[in-house]
Amino acid sequence: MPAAQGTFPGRPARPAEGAAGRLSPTVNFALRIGFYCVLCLVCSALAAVACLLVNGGRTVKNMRIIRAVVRTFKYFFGLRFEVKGLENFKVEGPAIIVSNHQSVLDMMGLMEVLPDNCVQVGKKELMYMGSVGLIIYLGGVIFINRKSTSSAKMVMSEVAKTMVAENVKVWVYPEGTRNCTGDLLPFKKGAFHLAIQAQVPVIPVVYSSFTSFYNPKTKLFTSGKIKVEVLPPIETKGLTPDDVTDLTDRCFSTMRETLFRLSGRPSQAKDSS
Ligand SMILES: CCCCCC/C=C\CCCCCCCCCC(=O)SCCNC(=O)CCNC(=O)[C@H](O)C(C)(C)COP(=O)(O)OP(=O)(O)OC[C@H]1O[C@@H](n2cnc3c(N)ncnc32)[C@H](O)[C@@H]1OP(=O)(O)O
Ligand SMILES: CCCCCCCC/C=C\CCCCCCCC(=O)OC[C@@H](O)COP(=O)(O)O
Repeated sequence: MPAAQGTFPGRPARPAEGAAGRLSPTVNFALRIGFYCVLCLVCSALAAVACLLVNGGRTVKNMRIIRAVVRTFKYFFGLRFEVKGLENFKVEGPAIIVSNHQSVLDMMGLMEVLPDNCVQVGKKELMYMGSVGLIIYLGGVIFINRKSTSSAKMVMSEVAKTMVAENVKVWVYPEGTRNCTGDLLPFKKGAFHLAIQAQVPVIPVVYSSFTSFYNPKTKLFTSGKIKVEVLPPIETKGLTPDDVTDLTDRCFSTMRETLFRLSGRPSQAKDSS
């Protein structure tokens, strides 16, 4: 059952609550994020055992188990997803999926739509998050060192070869970091180099802004609805490295327009605010 707005599920009143029995926003935020972390750590440990028993080691097949577990998380936080365009994932063979990245909560949105045979690109620091690192490793996530452009590029070039050979889709957050401002950061070009090197389509996925229900700066975290749209694939057959910038810009403006539309913000695609 979804958590009531502004309260923590099933917890008795404590002194930090005001006369009205409501938690202060800071305490409420900390409890809900803390609960999310504990949920992730505990479920990762259990799912890791299941992954090892069922699939025996690091493989993209484990993503099915991870997806099934993470899809239950939304009920604890009163989050609802409204998904459109899932048919756009049904392309023959591999593809690069690019999406906006707002928060650690994105993992719920990711798993809500994740197609089969799809791994994500993540920063290598994620490996050190205890059982969460282990489950991410077992799921086949590709780790890059963001402090070293040359090694990140080398890993991505390797991925361009293996994703075609193994028929795997790759999910990249082209902003390269979390950004919860309701807008997009400029895109890094790795995902688009990868798509052109492998000659596979780019499928943009856009999540509406979380700012109405989640804002770490103002300690806001209530229940809410997230609109998700999978956009039509953008073909890259015949494109060369010279086309990377154009492809990046095209994806960026399509996704920014979609983000504003889904978030009910007046279209200001040319405005950088
Ligand atoms: C069961 C319960 C479990 C519960 C918990 C778990 C829940 C779910 C588990 C599974 C989910 C796991 C998901 C993990 C998600 C993780 C999210 C992240 O970590 S996001 C952060 C990491 N990702 C990225 O950074 C990706 C985007 N970044 C890029 O693509 C970058 O371009 C780069 C990393 C490849 C390089 O970045 P940087 O060093 O900053 O350099 P740039 O300025 O971007 O590029 C420099 C020039 O190089 C050119 N370039 C880039 N890539 C290539 C390439 N492959 N080939 C050739 N050239 C390349 C680029 O164009 C630049 O040149 P310029 O002349 O300026 O154009
Ligand atoms: C023994 C060590 C224990 C460590 C405990 C850590 C507890 C964390 C537990 C659960 C958190 C769940 C997170 C799920 C995966 C989150 C992926 C994510 O969103 O990473 C952020 C990354 O994309 C961008 O990083 P930055 O915005 O650049 O930073």
